[in-house]
Amino acid sequence: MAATTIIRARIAHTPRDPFTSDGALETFDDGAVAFADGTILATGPATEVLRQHPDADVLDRRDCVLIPGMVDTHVHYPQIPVIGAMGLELLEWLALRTLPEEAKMADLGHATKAAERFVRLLARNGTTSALVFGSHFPAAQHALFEAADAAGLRIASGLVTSDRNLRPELEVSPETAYEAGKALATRWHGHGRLRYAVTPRFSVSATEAMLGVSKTLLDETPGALFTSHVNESVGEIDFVKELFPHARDYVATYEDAGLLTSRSVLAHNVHVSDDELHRLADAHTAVAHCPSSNAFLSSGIFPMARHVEHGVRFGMGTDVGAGTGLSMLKEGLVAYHVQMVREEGHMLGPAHLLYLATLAGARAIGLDDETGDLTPGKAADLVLLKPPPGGTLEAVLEEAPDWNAALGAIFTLAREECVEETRVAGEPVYTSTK
Ligand SMILES: O=c1[nH]c(=O)c2nc[nH]c2[nH]1
Ligand SMILES: [Zn+2]
Repeated sequence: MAATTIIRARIAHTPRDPFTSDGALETFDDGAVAFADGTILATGPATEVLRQHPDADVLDRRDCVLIPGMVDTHVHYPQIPVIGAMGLELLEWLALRTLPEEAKMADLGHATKAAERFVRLLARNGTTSALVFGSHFPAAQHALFEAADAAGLRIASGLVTSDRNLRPELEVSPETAYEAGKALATRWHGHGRLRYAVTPRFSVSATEAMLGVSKTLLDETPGALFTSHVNESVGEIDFVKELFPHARDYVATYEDAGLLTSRSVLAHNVHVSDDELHRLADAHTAVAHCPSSNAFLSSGIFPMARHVEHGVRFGMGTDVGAGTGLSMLKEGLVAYHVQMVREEGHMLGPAHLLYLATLAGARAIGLDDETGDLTPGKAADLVLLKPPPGGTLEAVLEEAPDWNAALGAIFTLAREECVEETRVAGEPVYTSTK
């Protein structure tokens, strides 16, 4: 029998949805998670878990807060170098800063380094699962899958495809996109913890023919995801109207191609009509809410309450490089900020932020049977958070009267330097050397 490991720590997770149920947050001041063969056997008060598993190896991490591995539902692998490119709105930001950077991925040496760095940084930020917007270049996309496979993270990703309105070196014909995507999906979909995500960049850069081959590849790849962007900025939406004069709205450009499915994840959805929300809910399509990106590019404020009212599923995405970093903790804080300043914003608390950073994301990308909370039977995907000694977070946590205060402080102050260890299926994928 496989050896059982117990990690003893302060534990918080959200096995239920705080948007729809009370008591979603479950916490243990002196808690423990027991796991073997990568699967959680028990989560609860330390005394109980220790009694149930007397022969386990015990790691005493009572100096840490343990939460589930975090889930980033929208992040661009080639865009780490453009984080912080200020003063631009979406279409100019793409043209002036981001697409030239993405063109560099034609160089396989550059791409391999970027891929390795990207997955290392995800783990260092406590992200164990992600839906990753890939590269336009097949070899660079292959490099990402190789790096993710070696790192052990749960990654869904795919070749980004476009056949108009970008730059010539990032455009291919629908036939070429299909062939290259098919080869990558055949090689990587279902390999280890990897899945394929069919990824036309957005309707601005995809003809109906490109969306058509995307649908073919999605149908031919059972369990694959579909991802793209939607309703992000006013300028982008106007452009889509010109490009698809017969479409009812932006959502319809994907809908008409058969791409609104329960395996579809559309990023942003800031400027969305009620009619579009109804159709997204009916199709069980998920949205990746990317608050720091929406603020950074002046795109607008996500209508969270309307998504909740319409029953549209959403998780959070850092959307690096328009987003301001890979920390899902920081993304949670920005989600909170923007809802606070929106007139009809959704009031959020620490339980909502923890849910959005973990189980909501797992649900959005179809991984909630495996990860997102610490229920026995799920994988032991865990993050240990420890405030740097002598810092502000340590001071606040020392005085925190309850879990709401502690978690609120963690989302407000904790960043990658607080991640002590990240584990996927019980195995460390990042350990701090501090
Ligand atoms: O935030 C965004 N980042 C991108 O890279 C992108 N491409 C299309 N639309 C986009 N939006
Ligand atoms: Zn994006």
